Amino acid sequence: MNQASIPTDDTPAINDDLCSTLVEDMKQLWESVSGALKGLVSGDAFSRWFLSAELVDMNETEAVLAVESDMHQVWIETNYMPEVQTAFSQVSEMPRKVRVVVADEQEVQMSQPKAKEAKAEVPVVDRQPIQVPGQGKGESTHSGGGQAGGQDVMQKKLRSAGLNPQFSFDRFVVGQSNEFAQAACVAVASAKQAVYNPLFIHGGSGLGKTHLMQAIGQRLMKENPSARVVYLTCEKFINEFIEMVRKGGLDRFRRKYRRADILLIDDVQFLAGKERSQEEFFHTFNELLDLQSQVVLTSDRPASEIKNVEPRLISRFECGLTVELQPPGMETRLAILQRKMEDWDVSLGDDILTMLSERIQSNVRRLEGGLVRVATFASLGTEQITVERAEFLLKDILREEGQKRVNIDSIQKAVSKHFDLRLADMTSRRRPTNIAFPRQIAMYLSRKLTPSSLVEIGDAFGGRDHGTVIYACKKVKDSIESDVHTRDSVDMLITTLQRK
Ligand SMILES: Nc1ncnc2c1ncn2[C@@H]1O[C@H](COP(=O)(O)OP(=O)(O)OP(=O)(O)O)[C@@H](O)[C@H]1O
Repeated sequence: MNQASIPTDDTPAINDDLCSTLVEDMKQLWESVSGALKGLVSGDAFSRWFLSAELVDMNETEAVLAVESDMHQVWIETNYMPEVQTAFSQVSEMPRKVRVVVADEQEVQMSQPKAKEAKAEVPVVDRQPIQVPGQGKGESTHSGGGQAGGQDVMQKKLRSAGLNPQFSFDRFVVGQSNEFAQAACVAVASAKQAVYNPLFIHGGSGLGKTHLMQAIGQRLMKENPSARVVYLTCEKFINEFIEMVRKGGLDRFRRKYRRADILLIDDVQFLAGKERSQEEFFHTFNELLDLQSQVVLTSDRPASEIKNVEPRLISRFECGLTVELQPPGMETRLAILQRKMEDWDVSLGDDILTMLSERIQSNVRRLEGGLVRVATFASLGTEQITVERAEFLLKDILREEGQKRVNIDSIQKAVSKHFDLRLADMTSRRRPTNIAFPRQIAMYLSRKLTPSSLVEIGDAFGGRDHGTVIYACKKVKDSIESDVHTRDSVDMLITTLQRK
């Protein structure tokens, strides 16, 4: 390809034409997608959640939908992604992953190539009462330039660097599952020069990898406004690299990434199988390390388990410090919920918080989604929110979580082991108290920790009717309140089951 003939940022007229064509294409595509979506969701849901949405960015692999508020973003992500995805695939032959972002954040990120002009046009954001952090991951390059004024200005700068202002260290709840990772991130953010290079953060989905990584960038930008902080997802890095190879502009690409003071790259497992991007990444990485610039990487698995990535790159990933994020324990989950309620200015009863943290264990993003859903329902004020109502609202989330972890089988095994009974006693008709009460505890736990219905639980306990299950649950609940031994046993069983 003849690079000299490729339009660059220095050819504004051509770029403007391309831009307006793209905007028009996106408008038309969104109209068609909206039409398809109307057939997939109720009219009420469409006008409440999608009427003001716009398609604001698009490439071969991804379409970006901008919505009016954090609440719209979380609600659509939690409830309507399959329908949105289906609507897109019904009207477009090219399968694209759909990403939902909040309009004001996207406005800034979209304008990256012309960041200076765009920044001037973006209004300072007025936050809504429920401020749920945006979850979009985008690209960013920021060189502070020392103009930080008030908090709004800093927020705007963070957003323009693709950093979510909510992803700060002080909003990150620390517990046993994440204290080492958090301490390493704080150390990297506070160091005068690169330490633990690279810092490699891994862990399952929704456990706070992006949050911690962005917190490093955020602290650095606040403490050193002239630091060049570059945050982006690995997917973006790859897409941009491919585009630059195709269109020309590799020099610009390299200047952008190889001159960073700190390069934060999210989800490096996406490099798997992308040989040319790995090569580029390898050289970017080496140059940054030579210049003693800090590199921070996240991945959903340990470096050694990333398949189809060159061994030399894997060994680079492992040559600094590796930290792991584990799913948070019960106490940390409760603390996270309490923290989020404060941040979003919402309030729910302790019984609901306990239910959420007992039953959503594997993923903090999902825990947040559950909280938002219940809090939104509560804020409508049409009905008193009870634990039963909340469980109903969260049925899909709870089912997924339940399937993942605790099931009736594992409860029966744990209870019989705890009380030194035979597993067969869980389903037998024998009634001595030393057998009947543990069996009732197992039914209570099945109700509490699994999404199974009363009938399903009754069936699993030797074909008992649902009235027997209700009676068992009530009896155990009363006993927990009045008898410390029962309370201890139940607590211990919950902890054991959730640890599995
Ligand atoms: N310890 C924590 N304290 C407060 N919020 C947390 C904590 N851990 C995770 N979160 C929140 O959970 C959500 C998901 O976190 P994040 O996006 O960082 O996850 P992730 O590990 O990068 O997930 P993925 O691999 O799916 O991208 C965010 O809103 C984040 O603020």
